[in-house]
Amino acid sequence: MRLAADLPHLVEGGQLRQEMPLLSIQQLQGHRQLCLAHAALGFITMGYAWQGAGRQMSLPRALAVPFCAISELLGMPPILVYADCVLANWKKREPLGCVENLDVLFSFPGGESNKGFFLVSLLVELAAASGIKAIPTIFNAMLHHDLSTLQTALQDVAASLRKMRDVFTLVHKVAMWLFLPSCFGSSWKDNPLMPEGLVYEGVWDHPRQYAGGSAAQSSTIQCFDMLLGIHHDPVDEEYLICMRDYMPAAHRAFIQAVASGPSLRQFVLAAGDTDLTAAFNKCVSSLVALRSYHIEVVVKYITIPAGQYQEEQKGTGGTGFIQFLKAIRDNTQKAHLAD
Ligand code: HEM
Repeated sequence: MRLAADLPHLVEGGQLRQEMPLLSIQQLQGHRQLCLAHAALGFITMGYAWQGAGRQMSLPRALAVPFCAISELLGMPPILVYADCVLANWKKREPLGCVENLDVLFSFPGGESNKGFFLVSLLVELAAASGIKAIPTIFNAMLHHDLSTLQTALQDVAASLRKMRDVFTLVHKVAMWLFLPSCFGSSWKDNPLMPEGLVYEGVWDHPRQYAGGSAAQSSTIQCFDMLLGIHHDPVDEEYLICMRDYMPAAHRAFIQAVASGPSLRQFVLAAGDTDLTAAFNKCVSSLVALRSYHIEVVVKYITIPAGQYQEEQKGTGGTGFIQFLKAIRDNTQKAHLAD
């Protein structure tokens, strides 16, 4: 925890390559401590791998052994993921503080910019919570053919999606960066700088490849896609499904459960109820609005500055991302039901 909390300073001073003891994970108790340890080791690993100009092709035992053991327990890969940077990476500045009083536990050099990205994403996640909580209610209401409860729950989902978009606007208060923090998006998958991947010493004999962090690893929007029966072009869908491997295991299982449950779309179509159809369509249009706003943010803070600096326009996950994001938004739009 001390190393992870001091990361920006250690990386800047080139001091993250000194010896560190091999710590046992035996004393970690419960899910929360495991998540915190995954985040701390994820940050240290990124700092270690990308510190200075030289790339490290292998991760020493002291990091690799506990990181892989914890990752296996959590069902997550041994690389820094969105859940580490956002869901596990916050504290209240004061014990009784409100959400505006949040701070991160860990960050990279260039602190304020990645801190802002992590905290705004956290608030967007929080806004999604009421919509996610409505999902079991929706399935129960379908089971009992309770149209009125179903309509109210769909209104909760739409309200939650609207709130996610509203909270997203906070990004303009914190967006002092030009590109996403490089350490967060760095990967050792399909990366010419580390063509073989990274060796996890003391764990596997051969190098492993893992993708870098991206908000596409958020489970929130995929939950809503599955709920509303929204499908994307095969290559895009393959990428989104691949991102599920980088989510907490319980999130992955929840998305899968929503996807394999009874079809909400078919239910609403079969019910032929005008108000219910309108409530369903409101969810779709709120998700379209959220995705459109997300595109605006990406254009403003990544595409335009990247163009100005004549950088290669690639996503944090290595995709031609504006085209990808627009296709996904347009397929969302197509999910509207006829009135
Ligand atoms: C705050 C600034 C943000 C920026 C600059 C940003 C940037 C990007 C980029 C470049 C992609 C393309 C794919 C990739 O690189 O992996 C992407 C995809 C995605 N982002 Fe963000 N993102 C931001 C915030 C968020 C937040 C807060 C969420 C949701 C909680 C989110 C959810 C997603 C999702 C779900 C995708 C996959 C495409 C989709 O399903 O629409 N992003 N983002």
